[in-house]
Amino acid sequence: MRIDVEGLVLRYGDTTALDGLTFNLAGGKIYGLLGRSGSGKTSLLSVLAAFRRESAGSVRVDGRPVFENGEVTRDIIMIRDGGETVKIGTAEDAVYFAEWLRPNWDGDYARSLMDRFELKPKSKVSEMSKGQQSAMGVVIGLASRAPLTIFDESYLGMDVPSRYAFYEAMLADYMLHPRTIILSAHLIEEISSLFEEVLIIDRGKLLVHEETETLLSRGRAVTGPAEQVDAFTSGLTVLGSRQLGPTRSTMVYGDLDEDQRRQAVEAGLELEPIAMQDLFVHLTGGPR
Ligand SMILES: Nc1ncnc2c1ncn2[C@@H]1O[C@H](COP(=O)(O)OP(=O)(O)OP(=O)(O)O)[C@@H](O)[C@H]1O
Repeated sequence: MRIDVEGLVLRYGDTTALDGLTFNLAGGKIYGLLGRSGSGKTSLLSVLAAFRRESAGSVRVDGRPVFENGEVTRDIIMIRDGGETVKIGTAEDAVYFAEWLRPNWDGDYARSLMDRFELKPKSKVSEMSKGQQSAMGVVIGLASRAPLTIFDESYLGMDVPSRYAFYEAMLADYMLHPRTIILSAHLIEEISSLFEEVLIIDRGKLLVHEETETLLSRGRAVTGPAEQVDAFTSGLTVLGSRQLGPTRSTMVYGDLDEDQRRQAVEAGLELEPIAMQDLFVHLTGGPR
C-alpha cells in the first residue's frame, strides 16, 4: 500500500511528538523505522494505523485518509510492543477474533506459526509470559496478511531464537505474499538486513529516508595514519573518530566520488563500510 505523509504533526498537550514529517513510501517493501527512545516512532505508526488522529498535516494510504476510515483500516494491522492481542481468553480465542476481523486471515498459517513458537491454543493469553505474548502478537500480525502490516517492536519480549524464527518466517511469508511491512526497531544489527528502505526519525523530524543500500554506501570508515586521515576527511561530514596509537579511524557520511576514492587509495587509506547500527548511533547520537 502506498503511504503519503505530508507535514504531519502530532501533539500530546504541550509535547510535539511529530514535527512536520513529510515522506512517501511506494509500498510493497519492508521498511525499517529507526529512532532513539522518544523520537516519535510509536506516534508515527499509531497515526499510520489510525489509532491516533494527526494534529496537523495529512496521512494517506493508497490515496485515502486513514482516520475513522474503516475501508482502509481493515487492511492495516499494527502490532505493538508486547504483542497486543486480545488478552481476555485463550490463544485460540485471539485467533478466532483475528479471523473474524481480518479479510486475508490464513488459519492454517496461524496454526503452523503457533506450533513454531510453541504456543498452546488453550493457554490463557493473560497468563502467558511476556515473550509468549509477543509471539502471539507476531502470529496475529503475520497470519492477518494485512496489506499494510506494522510491527512496532512487537518482538522485543521474545528470546533470541524466537526473534530469529520471526525474522525468517516474516521474510518467507513476505516473498510468497508481498505486502507493505513497517518494522520499528532498536535491535538494528539483528534486523537491518531485512529492510529495503530505512527511515530514521529524531525528535519528531525525519532525518533519513533512503534505500538501505544507498544509506549504507554513504557511510565509510576511513582508516590509516592520523595525519592522512584528517587531511582526507576535512571538508567531509564526519560522524566520529577513534584513535589506536598512530592509526585513526574516522567515520564519514556522504557520497564519495571516484576521485576521492582514488585519493584515499593513493594516500594508503582504507575505506570500509559502516554497519547500519554504527551509522544510526552516529547520525542520532548528539546530546539529548
Ligand atoms: N500518550 C502520550 N501522552 C503524552 N506524551 C506522549 C504520549 N505518548 C508519547 N508521548 C511523548 O511523545 C514523544 C514520542 O514518543 P513515542 O512513544 O512516539 O517515541 P518512540 O520513538 O516510539 O519511543 P520508544 O523507542 O522509547 O518506544 C515522547 O516525548 C513521549 O514522551
